[in-house]
Amino acid sequence: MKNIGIIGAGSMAEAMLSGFIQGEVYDAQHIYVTNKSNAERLNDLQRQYGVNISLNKKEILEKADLIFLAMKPKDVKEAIHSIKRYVTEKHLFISVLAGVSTSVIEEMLEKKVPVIRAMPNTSASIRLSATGMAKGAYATDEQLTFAKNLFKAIGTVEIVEEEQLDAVTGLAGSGPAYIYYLVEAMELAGKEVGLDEETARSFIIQTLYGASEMLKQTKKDASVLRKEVTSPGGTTEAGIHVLKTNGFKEMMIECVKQAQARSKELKHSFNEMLLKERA
Ligand SMILES: NC(=O)C1=CN([C@@H]2O[C@H](COP(=O)(O)OP(=O)(O)OC[C@H]3O[C@@H](n4cnc5c(N)ncnc54)[C@H](OP(=O)(O)O)[C@@H]3O)[C@@H](O)[C@H]2O)C=CC1
Ligand SMILES: O=C(O)[C@@H]1CCC=N1
Repeated sequence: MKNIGIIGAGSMAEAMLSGFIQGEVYDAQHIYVTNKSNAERLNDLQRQYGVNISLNKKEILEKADLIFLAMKPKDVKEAIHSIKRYVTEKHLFISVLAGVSTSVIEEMLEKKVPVIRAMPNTSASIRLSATGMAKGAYATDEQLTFAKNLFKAIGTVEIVEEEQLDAVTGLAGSGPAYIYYLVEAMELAGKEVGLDEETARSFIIQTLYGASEMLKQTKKDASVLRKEVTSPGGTTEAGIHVLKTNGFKEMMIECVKQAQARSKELKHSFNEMLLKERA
């Protein structure tokens, strides 16, 4: 694929284009970005990354053969309506939209277009995304392999059944935000136990990084690694007791389940919308 067209220029679009450029997967000159109407945002992206920008959807579809859909689910219908007349057999679509099925995108495009769904996260911007991926009815295995290799340049990729993408969204697509929320709490805790903000932040980041690498490098279960920290009757036991007696695990499980449920809700709302339109 010679040129990428990214439709939607928000947080996820920027994370991906940043990772593609950093990973030397695509030069900025081969990336074309558009959005709905925010010319200032496009100018900022061009200034920062050197990508091509345009509010002319026809131009984007003419220049690019690989098209990323990166708008919010609520805007997908209008976005696809604005491009479908320019879609040809040269185009491969990769959608990062939560909850919008490949079949919905194919129906909105009114063509048997190859569509692949990817569920990355914003760690793509430093090439550390965890991406789930599934192909639509008209995408080939070769196109899926191409898309997988593309996202492997900005992190890890797991090919899943499309039905599993709601779970992937709940766990990993939204996952960074759960960690950032934990860090917000630990930063407040650091302050309450008498550390200045910068010192607390430094300790928290290194502790998170170290724990992440311990999980990755030792391949030990989290429960085993936790027990290795927890001296009987010691400080860790005292802290973990608070988490256990206040339902921390149950809260995290419910957090992921609710995010998955919202993804399913989005999916069903689009399916119902299309059913009504067909009627
Ligand atoms: N943020 C994340 O961590 C992740 C997000 N995603 C998915 O990525 C998608 C984008 O999310 P995010 O980047 O956070 O959202 P943002 O709100 O940051 O960006 C949305 C972008 O879509 C553009 N847009 C809206 N309508 C249209 C249209 N009709 N034509 C072209 N562009 C349009 C907006 O343009 P304008 O500013 O002009 O309105 C804006 O640039 C969502 O579907 C989300 O589910 C997936 C994984 C992770
Ligand atoms: O919050 C959202 O809907 C998007 C999808 C996954 C992460 N952000």
